Amino acid sequence: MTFLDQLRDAERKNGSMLCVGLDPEPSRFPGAWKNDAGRIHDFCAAIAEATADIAIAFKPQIAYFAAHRAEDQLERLVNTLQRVAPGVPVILDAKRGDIGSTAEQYAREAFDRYGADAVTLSPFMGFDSVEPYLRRPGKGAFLLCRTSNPGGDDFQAQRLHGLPGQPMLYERIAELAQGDWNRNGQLGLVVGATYPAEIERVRSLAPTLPLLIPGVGAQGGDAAATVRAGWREGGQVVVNSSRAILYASSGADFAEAARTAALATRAQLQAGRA
Ligand SMILES: O=C(O)c1cc(=O)[nH]c(=O)n1[C@@H]1O[C@H](COP(=O)(O)O)[C@@H](O)[C@H]1O
Repeated sequence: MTFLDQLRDAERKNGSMLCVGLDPEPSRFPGAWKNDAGRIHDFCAAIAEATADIAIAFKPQIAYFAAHRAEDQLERLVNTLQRVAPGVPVILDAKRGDIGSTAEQYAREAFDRYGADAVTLSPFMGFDSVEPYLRRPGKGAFLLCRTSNPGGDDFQAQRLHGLPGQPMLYERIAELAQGDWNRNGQLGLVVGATYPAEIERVRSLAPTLPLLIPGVGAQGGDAAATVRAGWREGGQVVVNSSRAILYASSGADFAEAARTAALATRAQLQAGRA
């Protein structure tokens, strides 16, 4: 089963476009787990158990593990996710991008070591830096396109004067990902929920690609507006929220509170389809 099949099935089964972002920060853990980096796996596992039937995907952010020398916990976590949420794909947020030979190693890391179903990539270094990931049948790769941060303007909103129509950089990335670069139908795009007009533009240039959309919750993006801008029949959206779900409560009820927050976000997202 390919990553895209998994996404479609998870959307149908869980009635959801919500991706639960796993950005574990020990200083925000509840009770006796606070500041205990040895509990990163357990914290994320509790969140996953509480949201397994509400999520279209889980997105662990690798820096939150590597910063605490907790890569072994990330390996265990992906196994746990597969057990507690079978069929819900795992997107490893690694934002990799390097020359082909190094990209092969990053692909091994994401898909063989961690067992992820998809990965986030920076397309800055061009097609040969993306291609090694596409040699993995069925795996997905989301290219950064129009990111959620204000500094995204610095490059992504600049016009490419040498190309017909002088597209902005993010428009060109969307065109390539929908077209020439998408050799085996494995690509998707990352677009920030903080820029609904750009989501709409990306959707018009890339009508069938899955869009990974972070920026609802802690970054203030509007969930329903995001879905209205990006979701189409045959064009999925995977809307990520991390901190607003993970840290909905800092008490013993953190998993329950995460579930409540995830349910509310899922409902707001579904409202955008009405
Ligand atoms: O690729 C990403 O996931 C990503 C792209 C982007 O443009 N903006 C963005 O916030 N992200 C990630 O999405 C998550 C957002 O977290 P919250 O703001 O807590 O919901 C973080 O893990 C970010 O690294």
